Amino acid sequence: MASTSNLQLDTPQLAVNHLNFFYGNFKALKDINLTIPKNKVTAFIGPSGCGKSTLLRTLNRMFELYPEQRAEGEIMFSGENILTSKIDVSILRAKIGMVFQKPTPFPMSIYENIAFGVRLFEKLSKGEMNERVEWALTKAALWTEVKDKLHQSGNGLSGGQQQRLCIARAIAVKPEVLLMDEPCSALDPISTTKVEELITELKEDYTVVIVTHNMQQAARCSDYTAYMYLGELIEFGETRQMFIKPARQETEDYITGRFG
Ligand SMILES: Nc1ncnc2c1ncn2[C@@H]1O[C@H](COP(=O)(O)OP(=O)(O)OP(=O)(O)O)[C@@H](O)[C@H]1O
Repeated sequence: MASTSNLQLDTPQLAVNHLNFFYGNFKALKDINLTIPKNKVTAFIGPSGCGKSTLLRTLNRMFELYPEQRAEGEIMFSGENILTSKIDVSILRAKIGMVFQKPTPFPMSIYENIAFGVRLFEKLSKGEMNERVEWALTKAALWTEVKDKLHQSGNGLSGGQQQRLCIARAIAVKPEVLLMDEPCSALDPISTTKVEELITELKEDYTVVIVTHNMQQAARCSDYTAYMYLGELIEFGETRQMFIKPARQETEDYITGRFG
């Protein structure tokens, strides 16, 4: 395993212990052990089908919508194993928010896209809600572009703006962790740069976990990288270290494009 010296110093946010995941009889994750540090960006990389999205979706029990899918093991968050705790999943998903590959604004106004989720968890006055909407859109680097059209449909925004709206929506409920599944794959290079800059800024307040196919993106945005292959975690460590001198030959082959 690559040097984990800083990892040992960082505060853990999520600790994954002996995690196995099944789609019916198919075992998609095999004994995953990993500690995700707080206020850092952790990237999951690896060839298609290695289990990156499965691992990401397990971190907020997204799989629970599907009866044939199940997880075994432990994911410790705030002192509880979220796989077995009685915590309401909607509360869990407010604490561990998610941004999907394709921008998915709700079919409502820009303002309501943000306010809708906040109302489920908090009772704010009109003034407080206006402040929260502005705060979330500012954090997501979208405020100046939309402040004069808050009551227009979110679907009228460009793809890159829609993705930043989805990020604003996720952070408006003040989560602790933000999970992002290939958040730039549907975006052009300019929007990608904006979202990448945003990811780097967001880690001041949140723990960010990102799935990406783009090696440069993992190198640019993340502090830690997990390399997965066929449902196993092959290597996990500091991104800089992993990209300069990975501990495992398989990681090097993937990063340098000799494989995958
Ligand atoms: N709903 C499902 N039912 C059955 N098998 C699934 C399902 N979703 C994923 N799998 C399988 O689980 C494994 C891991 O898939 P997953 O989507 O997590 O990989 P990934 O690394 O995110 O891939 P990609 O980079 O292509 O998105 C794959 O073998 C995939 O075929």
